[in-house]
Order: sequence, then C-alpha cells, then structure tokens
Amino acid sequence: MTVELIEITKIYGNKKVLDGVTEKIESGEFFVILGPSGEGKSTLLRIMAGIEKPDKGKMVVDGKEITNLPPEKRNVAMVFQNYALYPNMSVRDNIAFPLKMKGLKREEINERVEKVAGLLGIAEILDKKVTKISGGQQQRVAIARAIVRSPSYYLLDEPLSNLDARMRTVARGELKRIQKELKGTFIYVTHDQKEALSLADRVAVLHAGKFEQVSKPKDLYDYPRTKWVAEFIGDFPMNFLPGEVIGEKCQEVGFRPEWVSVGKGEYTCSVEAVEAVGDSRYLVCVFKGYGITILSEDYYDVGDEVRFEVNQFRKFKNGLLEEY
Ligand SMILES: Nc1ncnc2c1ncn2[C@@H]1O[C@H](COP(=O)(O)OP(=O)(O)OP(=O)(O)O)[C@@H](O)[C@H]1O
Repeated sequence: MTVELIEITKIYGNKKVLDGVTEKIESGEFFVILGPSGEGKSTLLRIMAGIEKPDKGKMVVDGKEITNLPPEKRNVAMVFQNYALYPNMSVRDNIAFPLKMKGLKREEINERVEKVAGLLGIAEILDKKVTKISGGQQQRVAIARAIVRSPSYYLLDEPLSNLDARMRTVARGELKRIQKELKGTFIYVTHDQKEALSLADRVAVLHAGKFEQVSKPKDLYDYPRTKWVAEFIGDFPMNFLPGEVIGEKCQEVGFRPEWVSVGKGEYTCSVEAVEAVGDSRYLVCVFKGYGITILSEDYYDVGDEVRFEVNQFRKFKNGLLEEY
C-alpha cells in the first residue's frame, strides 16, 4: 500500500526535530531513511507507527488519512532494535500471539505461522523456547511475529543492528527476499549507509528535519544534490575544490576519491596519510594547499609526490549541485 507523508513536523521543547517531511512511498517499495544519529529517524518512524503524534502534518495510507489512528488500529508491522519476545513461550506461540489477539481460528493461525516460518527459515525451531535459540534466530522470530498479520506497511528501525557484520550481510539479503515475496511496502531506518545503499529501492537522507535528498542508491552516490549529502555518503567524503583550481569556470567542483587516475596526468599532490582497503589505498593528500583524498591501486607512502588526473567531477554552487 502507498504511504504518504505530508508536511510532518515534530517539535520537542524548542527543537524542531522534523520540519515538514513530505514524500510518497510507493506500494511494494523498499524505502530506507538514512541519517546520522539524532536527526529524528526514530521519531519519524514512531509517528508512522502511531506511537507519537506529529505537531503538524498528515499521514495517508492508500488514500485514507490515518494521522490520528492509534497503532493497534493501523495494521502496521513494527520491528524495532530492541525486539521483546515473550521468554516463556515457544517460537510458535510468539509468532501466533498477534493472531490469537485478533481472535483467528486455530487452523488459520497454524497455517499462517507455518507459512511465515518457512519464509524466514525457522520452521524447524517452531517448538523451541525462545530462550534456547540464537540471537540471529530470535531476530527472525521477531520479524516473523511482525509480518504474520499481513499488515498494510512495515516499519523497521535498525532491526539488524545486534547481529555481527557477516550475519548482517546475510540477514539483509534475506530481508530483501522476504520483502519481494510479500510485495510489502517496507520503511526501514538506519544510520548505516552501506545498509541503506544495499537494501533500498530509494534512500531518503534525513538532515535538519527534512528529506534533503530522495534517490535511487546509485544516484545518491553519483549525483548528491547538496554538499552535505556528498560529504555524508561514501567511505570518504567527496573532495571539493574551487573550480578555478582545476581550470573550471564554476564556484566549486566535487569529485569522489575513485574518480581520478593515479600515476599520470597534469596534477601533483603530496601524500600525508594512507589508508589501505583490500588491494587499493586511499591517499590523503595536499593539492595546491587543499586537502583531497584519492584512491590508488599502486603503492604510495607518506611524503610521496603523486601524479593524478580528474576523470569526472560535479559542479556545485552555494552548496547545491548544478544541473546535470
Ligand atoms: N520523547 C522525546 N522528548 C524529547 N526529545 C526527544 C524525544 N525523542 C527524541 N528526542 C530528541 O529528538 C532528536 C531526534 O531523536 P531520534 O531518536 O528520532 O533520532 P535518530 O535519528 O533516530 O537517532 P538514533 O539513530 O541515534 O536513534 C534527538 O535530539 C532526541 O534527543
């Protein structure tokens, strides 16, 4: 189902945490809200869940306004960071709980629980106590419990954060597969850009109370609309130089560390620090008095002079991307 946010505003004390957030999330979309800590991601998700009320603005699901509906009337699935399973119950009873609350018949409950357990690969542990299964399995049970009711939309707040890095990558893949099978509208909050860029159909970057950019992951990386986004996205921030430094008639140019060729070209910079990643290295350099970072496949060390050329760049004016 489509989820529309219209001018959502939230004020705590004298701080405007959300300042008119507006966006239409399409049916079946995997929509990720990305932003640094404290920008209001969880607040926005709580408003979408109905746990919190906005000071201004509306929320519309499939054309129907639900701004003032409490969570239990919204048919929304929520998976939060600190999922709480019922420790005295089996996996099966945990997943079945929301259906029992709804008063469904036993056969229907069993059928739905088994279907969702199959989807999440936890069919074999249905009769175990939740205290006797691993953290990763508990996470899946929490997801299963949230999705078993066939909700209208799904809210996920950093649901994979207590898994280790390798498990997290596997779990991401599974989550994406589940979302496709369910054809669900997933709204997922994270501060982890790798997670956002690998999961999302579209990413919304939340900054200063607004969605500063809403784009496909690749566009967000290749065409950041503001300097702030360009510096926030990427292992290293985008490099910025006054246009004239590389002979361009514009206020500023921005280029990513890998948008250069190293070992040839008309420019020279000196290496101040090196960060090795796999078989490449980021060279943190000084170029004509400006700090830049470039990616090299060859070995360079601190103090070396490096030739390079810029293969592509973006033009910026007053902190905004010029039209492309
Ligand atoms: N109930 C509340 N009362 C007062 N201030 C709050 C309340 N909830 C959140 N805030 C403040 O609103 C801001 C946004 O908080 P929120 O938890 O939404 O951010 P976030 O982007 O989700 O951060 P994180 O990634 O760390 O969870 C913070 O400055 C926080 O201190």
